[in-house]
Amino acid sequence: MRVVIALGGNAMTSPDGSARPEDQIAAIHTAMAATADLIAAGHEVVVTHGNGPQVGNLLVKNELAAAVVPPVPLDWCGAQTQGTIGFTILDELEGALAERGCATPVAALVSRTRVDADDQGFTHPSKPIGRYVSAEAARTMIDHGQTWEDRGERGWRRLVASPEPREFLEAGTVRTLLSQGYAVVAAGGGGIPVVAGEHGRLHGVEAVIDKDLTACLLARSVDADVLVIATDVANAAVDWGTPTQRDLRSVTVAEMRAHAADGQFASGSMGPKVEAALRFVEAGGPRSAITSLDRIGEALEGRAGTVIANPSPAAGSA
Ligand SMILES: Nc1ncnc2c1ncn2[C@@H]1O[C@H](COP(=O)(O)OP(=O)(O)O)[C@@H](O)[C@H]1O
Ligand SMILES: NC(=O)OP(=O)(O)O
Repeated sequence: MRVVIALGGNAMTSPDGSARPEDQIAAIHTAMAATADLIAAGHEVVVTHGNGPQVGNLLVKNELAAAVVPPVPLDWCGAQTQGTIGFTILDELEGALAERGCATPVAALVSRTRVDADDQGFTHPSKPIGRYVSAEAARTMIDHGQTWEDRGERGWRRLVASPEPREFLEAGTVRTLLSQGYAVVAAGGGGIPVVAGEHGRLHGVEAVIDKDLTACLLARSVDADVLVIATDVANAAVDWGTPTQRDLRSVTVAEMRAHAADGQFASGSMGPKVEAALRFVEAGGPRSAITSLDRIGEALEGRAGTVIANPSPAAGSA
């Protein structure tokens, strides 16, 4: 099977979201063991990943150092996270494949995603990034013009612009690499956001795209058989966090759309995962799954996770 795996921030760093290098390496080590199992089993794999904690930390470093060295824009910070996370994935995935006696080569692509310049996401920040802080600390930053949101028991988190991904621009390169037998890392952090300017020339814009929504575009553009969204819970659930919580297993598009319309999936966390899983199947993709890292293999076969299957997948294309 051709599989696109989207690794969430939870699979990329420690639960406290602080993104220390040693925590990121340890988390990626675990995620790449699961990924290598799939590749060794003969699946064609494209890995994409989040960057919320990392890009938020880079932004803070830029702001704190602005008086000393020139700050770089948010799209540059996003590009830098693709580099550091991409090289760590290369190291860990190559190592895990070697342990399994698997010679599949791995490539990591700097990747761009086209967005619309007039997307309302630019005027209504919605993407949580970086560390969690107290309400008091958030209030100080709000007074300095930043947007922060109460994210519940973990604290407050900064919000930045997050336009809708329109086109994954490295799709042709990913397809070529897959056809040559590569496992590919692409569209990290949702892709570096770019808009078409004068004469169609592309340039970066300051935003962070939701990686689950871009993962859907990526999966469609490479005709994936399955889009797997890996996070820290085994299933999406209804009545999340209440005594009547119920894990969703095999669900239809209509059922999942109804649950989403009912407000069952929190924005900025489970909401975009469900939206991406739905969009992939609605566009003709055979199957999407939301699950935890340790269940990806079972989820591919529809035996674990929240699985949305297409009763009549489009032949040869998603
Ligand atoms: N309906 C729901 N079912 C399951 N998890 C939910 C639901 N609503 C919100 N969540 C939260 O979504 C989290 C996963 O989203 P997020 O933390 O953004 O993941 P990641 O960083 O892996 O992309 C879960 O840990 C859970 O706390
Ligand atoms: N870009 C993005 O969606 O990152 P996270 O998954 O880490 O929030």
